[in-house]
Amino acid sequence: MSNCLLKTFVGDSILQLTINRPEKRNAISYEVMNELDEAIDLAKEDKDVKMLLIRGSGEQAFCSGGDLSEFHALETEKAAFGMLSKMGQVLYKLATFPKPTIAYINGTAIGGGCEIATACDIRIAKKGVKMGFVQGHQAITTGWGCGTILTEKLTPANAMSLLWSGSIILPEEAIKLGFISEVIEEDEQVLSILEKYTDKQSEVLQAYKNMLVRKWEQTNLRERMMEEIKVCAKLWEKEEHLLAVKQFRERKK
Ligand SMILES: CC[C@@H](C(=O)O)C(=O)SCCNC(=O)CCNC(=O)[C@H](O)C(C)(C)COP(=O)(O)OP(=O)(O)OC[C@H]1O[C@@H](n2cnc3c(N)ncnc32)[C@H](O)[C@@H]1OP(=O)(O)O
Repeated sequence: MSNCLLKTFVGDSILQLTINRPEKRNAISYEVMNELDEAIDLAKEDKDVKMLLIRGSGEQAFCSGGDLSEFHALETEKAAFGMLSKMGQVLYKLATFPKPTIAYINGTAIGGGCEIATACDIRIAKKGVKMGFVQGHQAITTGWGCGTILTEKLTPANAMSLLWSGSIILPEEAIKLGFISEVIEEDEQVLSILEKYTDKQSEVLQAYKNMLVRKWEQTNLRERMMEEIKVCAKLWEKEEHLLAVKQFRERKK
């Protein structure tokens, strides 16, 4: 059995999903996508799960985005769209998950790693971690549809600044931009922060989440994410992007 996504209960009612590929800085492979998809479905139905918490394994990374050692093989728009839309569906499911979702950014969050965090309701960062929507540096756009979600959650100017610049930022700046809610020094602090939510009844937590989800259904969030994904797929097959991926893969040779 694969252990690329660890599922553990922390506290009484929080299901923690840990992306467990530290040797690849917790990059997202097809296997992780499938496991995430399945875990989200199960957690939705599980009455014991009040809240989802997503983090990366180890100290170094939350998630380094798509697994370039796997996805470099996708060289056409059609092939790229297949992968991007698959993860886009998973992240739509995460964004509209009926219970609270928290990203604990315990290490570097790059590219698609920031997209996963964006799909969560609340982002908590460990002191000193680096975060960046670096896709523009690789001649693509956010390919899993979460640029759209970012514009729902941050002010348009702050969302555009992050997406256009591709800047790597630290938690202090991320708080100012509204991307991060809290910064902690020790992993253990996450639980005490989350207690102020988990001490409420599930019905209360879910009713508030439903307000957001209803708005996103009425404003066709899924379709808007798919439009975003199509744009990335078009850029994916271009020489500039294929070259950027090649450069990353060959940088240590
Ligand atoms: C594809 C979807 C798209 C989207 O739609 O959003 C994206 O996600 S685009 C962004 C893709 N991700 C990246 O470009 C990040 C690439 N990685 C890095 O920039 C750096 O690795 C890091 C995340 C900043 C960490 O740097 P550092 O701590 O110095 O570690 P190393 O660079 O030495 O990496 C260790 C090890 O991990 C492998 N690795 C890291 N990221 C990925 C990745 N995304 N895919 C595959 N493998 C990855 C890296 O190759 C190293 O392995 P070895 O060379 O075997 O040691």
